[in-house]
Amino acid sequence: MAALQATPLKTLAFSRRRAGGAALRPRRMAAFRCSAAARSYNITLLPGDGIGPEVVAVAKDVLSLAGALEGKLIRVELRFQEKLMGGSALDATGVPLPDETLAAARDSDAVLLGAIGGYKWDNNEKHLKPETGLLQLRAGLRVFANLRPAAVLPQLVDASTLKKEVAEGVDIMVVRELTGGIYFGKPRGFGTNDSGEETGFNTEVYSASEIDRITRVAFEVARKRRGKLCSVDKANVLEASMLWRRRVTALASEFPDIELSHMYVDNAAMQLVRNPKQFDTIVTNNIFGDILSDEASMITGSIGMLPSASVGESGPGLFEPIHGSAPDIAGQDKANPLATILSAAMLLRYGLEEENAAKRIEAAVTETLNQGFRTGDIYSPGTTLVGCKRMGEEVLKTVESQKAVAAIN
Ligand SMILES: NC(=O)c1ccc[n+]([C@@H]2O[C@H](COP(=O)([O-])OP(=O)(O)OC[C@H]3O[C@@H](n4cnc5c(N)ncnc54)[C@H](O)[C@@H]3O)[C@@H](O)[C@H]2O)c1
Ligand SMILES: CC(C)[C@H](C(=O)O)[C@@H](O)C(=O)O
Ligand SMILES: [Mg+2]
Repeated sequence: MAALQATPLKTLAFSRRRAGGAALRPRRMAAFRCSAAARSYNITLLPGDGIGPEVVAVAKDVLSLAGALEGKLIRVELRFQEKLMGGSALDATGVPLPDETLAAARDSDAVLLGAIGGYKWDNNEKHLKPETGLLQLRAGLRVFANLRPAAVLPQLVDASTLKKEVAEGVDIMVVRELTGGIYFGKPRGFGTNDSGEETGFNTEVYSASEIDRITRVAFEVARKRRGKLCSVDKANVLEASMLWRRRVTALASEFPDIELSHMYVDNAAMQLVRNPKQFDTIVTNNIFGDILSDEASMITGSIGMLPSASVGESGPGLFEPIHGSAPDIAGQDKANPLATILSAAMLLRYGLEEENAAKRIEAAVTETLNQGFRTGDIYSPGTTLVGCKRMGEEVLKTVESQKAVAAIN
């Protein structure tokens, strides 16, 4: 059985094609159809820093195999090119997002990113931070809608820090606005106040159209799930949130079948650990989405399990685990690669519309967990502790096996 298919990866059931509207339309039907027997795509890999290269190497192998096994008659051929990004790009070229990397990403059918950042670059000036490169990449690809599914898998319910009865069955989709808000707002910088004291400042700013487009995506996502949308804001204090709430409320009339609610972000943070099952789809701004998705990840057992898909109105999507470069475990073969492997599945589904290959990966992850393999972050007594590479090998084996194929049929 394919437990992952009960997760948002399945229940989301939201593809750009099915969405139909202007939002999330693939760039050039994503595929370069070279023959009846093979659909061929160019994928840009951005391994990045820390555990990024470890998890991307594993996910790349899984992606290739899942594509190659597409069927007797049809094969999905994935061509990979690897580019520098983040701290590794800074060291090699002096900038966190080289022009060549952005151009390659823009020109491909989809982009798979590991993670960026690390102690070495923590004190760099803003424009020389790996994180700045990531924001430039998201803005450069115009991927304004970031889908972050957080579902508790039955196999991992013991890995959750919440009580079993609270965690069991949780299935949330956080729709995070990704290219606006305080991350990008101006003015920002450092200054001096009237007392001559140093200040640092950022601006939370949203335009009505930015709010409308992410809200429409979220309503569509909710429609393909359980029909409930909770908009999270801080409209009791922040003007940007007051506008956010007004626009979301106004758009609700276009989606009468969706049950819309609003919640302040501080309450949402509390409710997520009190009773996470009350949530279906959450839509929120850039910074609240960043924080709430990390919080939601822990309900599922580990941040090492959570994939994400970032998409825009056109152009390639960006697919990345929600975790960072985990410098504390980098280079030790301890990272959980499943978030990146599941991001690869999202890449196939939302980036390339290769649903079968996506399902094959998800089924293989489920099967590998059923077989009891666990990295340290999701380990519980009675299961088999493995490292990043071995976990990848086990997933590969199940991708190949009849079991995984059967599970998707
Ligand atoms: N999208 C990204 O590339 C991204 C996201 C978040 C943080 N970062 C950057 O990563 C660096 C480290 O940030 P942080 O420590 O706050 O967050 P982090 O997500 O890297 O790590 C937080 C904790 O989770 C653990 N963890 C994360 N991913 C894991 C995995 N796959 N398997 C097992 N354990 C995992 C880490 O070991 C650590 O204990 C910073 O430079 C930060 O800016 C990058
Ligand atoms: C590294 C950082 C810029 C990034 C963000 O805040 O978006 C990260 O935390 C994430 O969740 O992808
Ligand atoms: Mg984050």
